[in-house]
Amino acid sequence: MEFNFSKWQACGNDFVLVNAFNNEDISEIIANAEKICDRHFGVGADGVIFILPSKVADFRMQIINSDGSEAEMCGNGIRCFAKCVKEANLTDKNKFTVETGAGIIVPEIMEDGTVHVDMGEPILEGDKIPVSGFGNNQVVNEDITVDSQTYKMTCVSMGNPHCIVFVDDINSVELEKIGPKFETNPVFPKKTNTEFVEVKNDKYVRMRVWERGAGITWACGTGSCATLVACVLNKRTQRTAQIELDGGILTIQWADNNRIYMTGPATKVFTATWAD
Ligand SMILES: N[C@@H](CCC[C@H](N)C(=O)O)C(=O)O
Repeated sequence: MEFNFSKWQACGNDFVLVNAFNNEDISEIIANAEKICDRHFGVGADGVIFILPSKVADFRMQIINSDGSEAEMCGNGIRCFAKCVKEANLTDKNKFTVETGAGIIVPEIMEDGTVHVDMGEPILEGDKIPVSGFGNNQVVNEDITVDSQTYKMTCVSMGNPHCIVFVDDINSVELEKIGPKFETNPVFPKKTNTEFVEVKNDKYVRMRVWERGAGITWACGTGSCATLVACVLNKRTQRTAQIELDGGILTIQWADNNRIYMTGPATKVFTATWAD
């Protein structure tokens, strides 16, 4: 297998980006995504992202998690995607449309190099997130029992599922131990990403994440958007707040038009060729 790629990171959430805009066959790369993402035997990444052509938008993004599963959307990934398509001269626009499993997402590359993204509307109905047992009701501050301990969860989909748990002390969360148990809890038919959140004040929160299909990552863009929504639903922050992650800070806004806007960095690390 041989392919060119570039390695990108956004708040420490890192990705292998493959340009397949000219319809190159990516099936072998997808089949080997777990090996490519392996931090000892591969490049090392939280996921592999493909730049693809689209019939309904300027581009299409496909994301494969580091365990080989496919996700609907990736917030940090789409900022890397945006800068990568610009750098590859696939567009001369700074703002364009991207087809994803979560609908059409609109990133805009700003003059300071950050990427501002219209992430669409959050999904709050239990059966659409999905979370079992709530019908089409919201899942706000509800009990979940994991490992014989009961937590309060708020659930939000940004195209992909998120379960947000507020904690008093983020440093006391045993992410590695309880993260996988949330991910595979039977109340989440499509599994879940889980965000543990300590609110510092009504404009600033600290979040750590266990990602579905990737485990502990240093940041999660969709998870940051879901976190802000959960904070607002639980009256813990204003509608715009900064989310501090292990690898950086994102600014998230839940605007009056019900859309979520995310702003943050994305940086290329290197380009290379995989050949084995
Ligand atoms: N890191 C991403 C989310 C990637 C997908 C996630 N693991 C899932 O399976 O839903 C982000 O920045 O949003």
